[in-house]
Amino acid sequence: IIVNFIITAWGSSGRLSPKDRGGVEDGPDRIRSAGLVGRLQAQGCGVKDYGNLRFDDVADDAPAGRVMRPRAVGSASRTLAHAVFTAKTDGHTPVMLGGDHSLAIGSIHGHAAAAGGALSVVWVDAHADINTPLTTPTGNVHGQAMSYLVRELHSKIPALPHFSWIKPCVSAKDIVYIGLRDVDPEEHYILKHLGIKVFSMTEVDGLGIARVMEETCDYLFSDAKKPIHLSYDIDAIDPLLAPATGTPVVGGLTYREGIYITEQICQTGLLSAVDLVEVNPKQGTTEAQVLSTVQIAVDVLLGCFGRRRGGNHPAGYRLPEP
Ligand SMILES: N[C@@H](CSCCS(N)(=O)=O)C(=O)O
Ligand SMILES: [Mn+2]
Ligand SMILES: [Mn+2]
Ligand SMILES: [Mn+2]
Repeated sequence: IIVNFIITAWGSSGRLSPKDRGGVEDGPDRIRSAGLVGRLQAQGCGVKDYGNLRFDDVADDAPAGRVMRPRAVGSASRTLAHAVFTAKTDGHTPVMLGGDHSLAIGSIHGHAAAAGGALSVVWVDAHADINTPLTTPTGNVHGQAMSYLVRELHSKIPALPHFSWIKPCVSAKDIVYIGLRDVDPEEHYILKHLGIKVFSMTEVDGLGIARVMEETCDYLFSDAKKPIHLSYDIDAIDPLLAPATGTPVVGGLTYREGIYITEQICQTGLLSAVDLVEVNPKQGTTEAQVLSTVQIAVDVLLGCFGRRRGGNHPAGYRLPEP
C-alpha cells in the first residue's frame, strides 16, 4: 500500500495534573526513534514527516470555569486543524502522534473540513473523552475532546476563550467506541442519550473482537461509506502491555485485539486519518515499560497502513529465477 502521509506531533496540552507529570510531549520523538518511518517505508508506504508542531506558550491561561489551559489548548488545536486540513487537501493520510488526546479536536476538525462530507470516527480508548466543559471532573481537555466535535452536544458547550473557531463536525450516528472501561456517569448519560455505538470491554469479551469489528463496519457503512478517522488512545491496550500512559485502566485490549482492530480498519480501504495518542514515556517506571508501550504504538500504526501478521510482500514481487 503506497500511502502518503504526514507525521505531526503534539505535546501535552491538557492540564498537567500531578499524576500526569508531563512527559506526553516526548511521545512523538520516542515513537520516531523506535523506527516508525523506516518500518512504514519498508512495507511500501510513502512517508513525509512534517516534524513536531510548535505551539506558543500562553501566559495567564487561567481556567475557564472548570476547563484548564483553554487558551493554549484552543490555539494549539486551531494550528493542528490547519496542518491536517493542508495535509488532507494535499492527498495525504495524516498521522497525528501525541501527545494528549485533546489533539483530536484539531485533527478531526481539520480532517472534516478537508473531507467536505461526513466522517466516520472510530475512537479506541479506555475512556470516552466526551465530558462537556460543565461535566468534566478534572478540567483536563483530553477527557472532553469529543464533546466539542459532536453536533448533538453543541447546545451544551459554553463559550471558551480560543475555542470559538470550533464548529461541531461529527454526527453521533457516525461514531463507534471500542475498548471503554472507565466512563464517567455524565459521559454514560451522553452516550446513551445520543445513541452512540459503544463496544466496551464487556462487548469485546462477550462478542470477541472479530464480531466487534464486523458490527463496527456494518454499522458505520449501513447508510454510506464515509472516510474513517481512527483516534487510537494507547491506553485502550492493557496497561500490563502499554504502561507508559497517563490514565492506565486495568482490563484492556490484548496486543492481538489491538492489532486486529487496525488490520480490519485498514482492510476497509477507507482509513483517512489516524491519531495515536497518550504515549507518555515519563509514566513508564522502567525503560522496558516505555519501550513496550512505544513498540505497540508503532505496531498499531503499521497495522493501519497494511502490515498483516500473516505476512506481506511488495506489489509486483517475483521469485528470483535460477
Ligand atoms: N474521564 C476523565 C479521564 S479522561 C482520560 C483522558 S484520555 N485521553 O483517555 O487518557 C476526565 O474526563 O478527566
Ligand atoms: Mn492526556
Ligand atoms: Mn483518550
Ligand atoms: Mn484514554
